[in-house]
Amino acid sequence: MKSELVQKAYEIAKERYAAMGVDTEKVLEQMQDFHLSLHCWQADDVKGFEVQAGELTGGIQATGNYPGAARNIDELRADIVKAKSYIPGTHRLNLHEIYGDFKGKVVDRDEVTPEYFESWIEWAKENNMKLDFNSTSFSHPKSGNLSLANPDEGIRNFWIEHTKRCREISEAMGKAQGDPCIMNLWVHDGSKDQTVNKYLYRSLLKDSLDKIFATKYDNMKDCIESKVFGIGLESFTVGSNDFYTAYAAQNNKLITLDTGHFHPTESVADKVSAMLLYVPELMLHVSRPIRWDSDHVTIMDDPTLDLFQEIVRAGALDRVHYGLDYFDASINRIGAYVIGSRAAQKCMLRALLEPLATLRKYEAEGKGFERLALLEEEKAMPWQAVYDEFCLRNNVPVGEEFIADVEKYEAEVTSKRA
Ligand SMILES: C[C@H](O)[C@H](O)[C@@H](O)C(=O)CO
Ligand SMILES: [Mn+2]
Repeated sequence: MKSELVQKAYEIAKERYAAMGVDTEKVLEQMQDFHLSLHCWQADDVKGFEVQAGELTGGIQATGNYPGAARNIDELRADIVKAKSYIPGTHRLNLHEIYGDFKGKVVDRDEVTPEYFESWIEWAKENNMKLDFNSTSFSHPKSGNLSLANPDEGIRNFWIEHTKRCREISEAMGKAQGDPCIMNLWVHDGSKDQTVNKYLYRSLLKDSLDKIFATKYDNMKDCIESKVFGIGLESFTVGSNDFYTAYAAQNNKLITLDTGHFHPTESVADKVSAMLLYVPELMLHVSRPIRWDSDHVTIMDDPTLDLFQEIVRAGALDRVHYGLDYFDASINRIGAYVIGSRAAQKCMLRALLEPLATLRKYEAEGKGFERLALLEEEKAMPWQAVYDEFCLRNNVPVGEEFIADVEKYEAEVTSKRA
């Protein structure tokens, strides 16, 4: 797109927003400081690089068989570099433990050490990315239906050991990058059918978490992620929202809000202002649930916009970490990263462009009509011109230009993968 056209449209948008009391230059600065954590697992349908890798379990599914998934660490790294070249700003990479650089060695989950992530730390530095991390309790012979909440002490201890080691790896990453590594803990533990022993499973999970978190670290932050249900685990989830919210509040841990992990009519956005009064920070897993936790590619939809607006309205921009979490195997995977990341950025941009001072003035004066009218009008304001300018200033394609580029990479690279 012609840069003069983009700039012209931006100048007009800037004036329109200024008339509403919104400074678009300040917003563009804030956008530059808004870092997404790209989830490595979109590139290969959550397979990872374990030599002994099994099939995907744990109640999650990557559906579709679009060709071109990354088959090894080099391909995955190349795909991330490609995807990020279409996303304005600087971003982080969120790794799962199964994506270690195992160099052909069988390394079981209770044997993993920071050594297997050294090349990732180097690579991230070279590519101006910071790393976040996740323990991996699924896709393993000991996963079953219960890991950290398993009544079998041997299995429970295996997963406790794994998760402790993942915290050690996160600490090494955080130290090397001079910025805390955010480590997420999600376990699928649950039951397909009715259980009569919920209290036991939850007390075992609590006890496992206490053991895992006993070591204090300075360069990593722990977050815990709840879920409503998994496939094959429909009746009961040990790590429910109530369980983890209470645990995080009592133990000063971060909560991960995955937008696919709640009842379909439940507002995730509404949780932000409630939780931030009791927990230090939040991690997001921005996703798009269709009927269930289907992990469709994030788009600029109302739930995502509401979520980012609630963060901005709470003045909590720097108390939230912005991870993405979807894995669509039915479309071009690099395209999926770009669509989801740019959609999340557009939601954040629109949230930052809100004429909050005027809206709050109306609210304080009891002017309900005026508040609603302005909320409606802001939807049609020229935020797109501001996003285009953001792309232009960051030297990434403006508008739909990236589609042809992604197609080219597919033709030249990903389509050649068997
Ligand atoms: C692969 C991720 O860790 C996983 O998606 C988890 O975060 C989740 O959301 C499970 O439903
Ligand atoms: Mn998630």
